[in-house]
Amino acid sequence: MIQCEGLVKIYKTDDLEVVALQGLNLTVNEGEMMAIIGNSGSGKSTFLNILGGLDRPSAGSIMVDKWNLLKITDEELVKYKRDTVGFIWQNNARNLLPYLTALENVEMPMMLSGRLDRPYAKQLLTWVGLSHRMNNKLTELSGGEQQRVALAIALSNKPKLLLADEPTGSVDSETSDMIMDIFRKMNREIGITIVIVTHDMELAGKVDRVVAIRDGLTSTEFIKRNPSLNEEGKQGFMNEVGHQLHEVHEAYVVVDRVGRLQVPKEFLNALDINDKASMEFDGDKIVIRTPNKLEE
Ligand SMILES: Nc1ncnc2c1ncn2[C@@H]1O[C@H](COP(=O)(O)OP(=O)(O)OP(=O)(O)O)[C@@H](O)[C@H]1O
Repeated sequence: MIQCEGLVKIYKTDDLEVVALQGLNLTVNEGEMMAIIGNSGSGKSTFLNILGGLDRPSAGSIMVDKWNLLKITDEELVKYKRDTVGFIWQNNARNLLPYLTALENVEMPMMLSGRLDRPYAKQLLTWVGLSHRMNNKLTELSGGEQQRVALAIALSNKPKLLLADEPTGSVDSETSDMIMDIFRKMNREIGITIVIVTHDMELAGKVDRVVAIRDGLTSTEFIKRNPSLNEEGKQGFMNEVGHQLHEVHEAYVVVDRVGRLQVPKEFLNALDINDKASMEFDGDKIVIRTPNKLEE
């Protein structure tokens, strides 16, 4: 569903350039549900905005479904956003119209794209557990209920790819669990591919694959050892971004096609490695150490 290679995004302001993505590689298969984690400023939202067609990449290659997002025209981008992706943000207020009912809110984007389907709008609200609140105005719904309306809206155009930026950031843990359950159900039942960006390690621990972005590059992947063992794993080791991830995940360092990988800064600092290191292959492992002193 997503093939991204060497993706670069540079933001240019008057006299400053910020390289938000510096050659990011990532493949997401159709029907996968995965999470992206990373420190603030690592490039997560930039990547999600590019995937959602809200921002354009600067270089590299990125295919989503049949679309090449580097070469896509403005007209095609409108079609891509309407047909292929659904988006859900932490702050859903900008998606919702407060004086319309939940049902009217879900029907609005359907009407705007000329494809009103009331039975489907009702089905979506039922899926997100709001069948009894369909005819309530948004102002009468709780924050968590509004977030579930936002989720129904994100699914209203039957997207192949659902993008979620901190979807549980402003809701309580019960609603957060409910949203994750809905994601999983949608993923299983309609096969929708889901990419979640989050700071929440507990939430990240509930998906089969977690990819960590560091300084605009994918650095580490966490793969659930036994995918049939869904969540409820015990809290475990500290991962390299300094948070807890469930111990049911195995951590792998990402190696790109030409053999590059990121060594965590703490490791480099501990060995006082700056711009060079010595590397040896001893038959079954690769050892990286402080540079050997050159003979005088
Ligand atoms: N519109 C913009 N103009 C200039 N720089 C930007 C812009 N948007 C993001 N950046 C910069 O790009 C880098 C990556 O930002 P991004 O928002 O993608 O990070 P993030 O991982 O999503 O962070 P957070 O978790 O805090 O949301 C940061 O250095 C940020 O300051």
